[in-house]
Amino acid sequence: RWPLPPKFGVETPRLAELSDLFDSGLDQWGVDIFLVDELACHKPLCAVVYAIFEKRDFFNKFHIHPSVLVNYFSQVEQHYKQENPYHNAIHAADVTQSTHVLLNAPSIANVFTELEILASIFACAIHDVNHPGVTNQFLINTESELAIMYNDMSVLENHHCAVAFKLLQEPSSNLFASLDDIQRRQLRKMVIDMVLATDMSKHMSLLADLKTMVETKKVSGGCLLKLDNYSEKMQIMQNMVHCADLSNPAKPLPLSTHWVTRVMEEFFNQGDREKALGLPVSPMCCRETANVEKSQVSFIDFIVHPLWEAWTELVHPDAEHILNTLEQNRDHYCELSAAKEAESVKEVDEEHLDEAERQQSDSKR
Ligand SMILES: CC1(C)CC(=O)N(CC(=O)N2CCC(N3N=C(c4ccc(OC(F)F)c(OC(F)F)c4)[C@H]4CC=CC[C@H]4C3=O)CC2)C(=O)C1
Ligand SMILES: [Mg+2]
Ligand SMILES: [Zn+2]
Repeated sequence: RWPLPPKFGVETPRLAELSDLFDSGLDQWGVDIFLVDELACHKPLCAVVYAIFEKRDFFNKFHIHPSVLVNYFSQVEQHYKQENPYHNAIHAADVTQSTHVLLNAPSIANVFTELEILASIFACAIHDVNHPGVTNQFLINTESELAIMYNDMSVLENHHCAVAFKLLQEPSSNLFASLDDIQRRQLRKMVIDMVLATDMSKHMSLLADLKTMVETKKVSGGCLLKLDNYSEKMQIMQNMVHCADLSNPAKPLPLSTHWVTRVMEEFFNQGDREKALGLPVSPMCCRETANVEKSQVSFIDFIVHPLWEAWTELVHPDAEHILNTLEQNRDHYCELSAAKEAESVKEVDEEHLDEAERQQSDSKR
């Protein structure tokens, strides 16, 4: 009925390079998502989602016309603010592709239904849509319209879901038109459960549940879980998407440092606004005093490593290389932080030396 859209849904003079990059890298942990952004003429989300749907044969499995997918994800991509240094469509493409790789782990093959896989990929693609580039705490502290709308509860994550499902109501974008009512309702619930779980305030409870599950898995003789009930399955899907959302430090170092630069710029912009508003500046948001390397080491030690350690155990041995990369990157930031520390101590010593010499020469006069 509709004409076929351009390949991957993007008009690009570099289609051959993009196609080659997907052939070699779509299933790889650490594909250069910034190169995808370049080759896809800054529509990385459309390109990545199209490529994954094709790879997983979702167009046929769920009777989705490629042009409907392109209509919908072009709208979603436009609703990611490209002025955000971090929470933009490249991050959404990155989290989506990362989850696509995690889903390929042999130890969780046949655990999820096709609908659950579709819901996971979709949830990642829309999980930060229309992000304003500030945290929930900022929206709450400034009594923003969004905080009022969502009563200070997972304000951003509720907004991302609402925007994504509102865009689905556009007739030319109705991605799930061919699903039956039960499937559509199940998918909607799964997507909401996963996106709301990307709120960092849920991190500790999510991780605690994952650790419990890993413990019981160990008891049941190491084979992966029978996972008969919804809540156990959803716990794994929520942790998988959360792992992907926290995967920057576990990617090859050049990608990781690129993400650190971007997230710190976004945090510093927020700190500038908090300062201008006379609000307390949030952790890691003050561009004058923040220690980027130290923050990265703490973020990895307190948050990212414990999560990836639990995930690696759950899907043992499929994620060993990811945990190794995370540990190598952590040591890199630690060395950088120590070198920076030594450098600043040296400067202080030199200042003391200069001061002492000045005083000495003064006393001679
Ligand atoms: C300051 C400490 C000593 C003590 C402490 O409490 N925390 C946690 C903390 O302060 N948090 C928790 C995470 C929040 N957060 N942070 C993100 C993020 C992403 C990429 C990052 O770098 C790189 F990988 F690109 C990164 O680096 C970090 F060092 F800034 C942070 C997002 C994660 C998911 C959703 C939205 C973003 C979100 O909610 C921010 C507040 C510490 O980290 C150490
Ligand atoms: Mg988010
Ligand atoms: Zn995110």
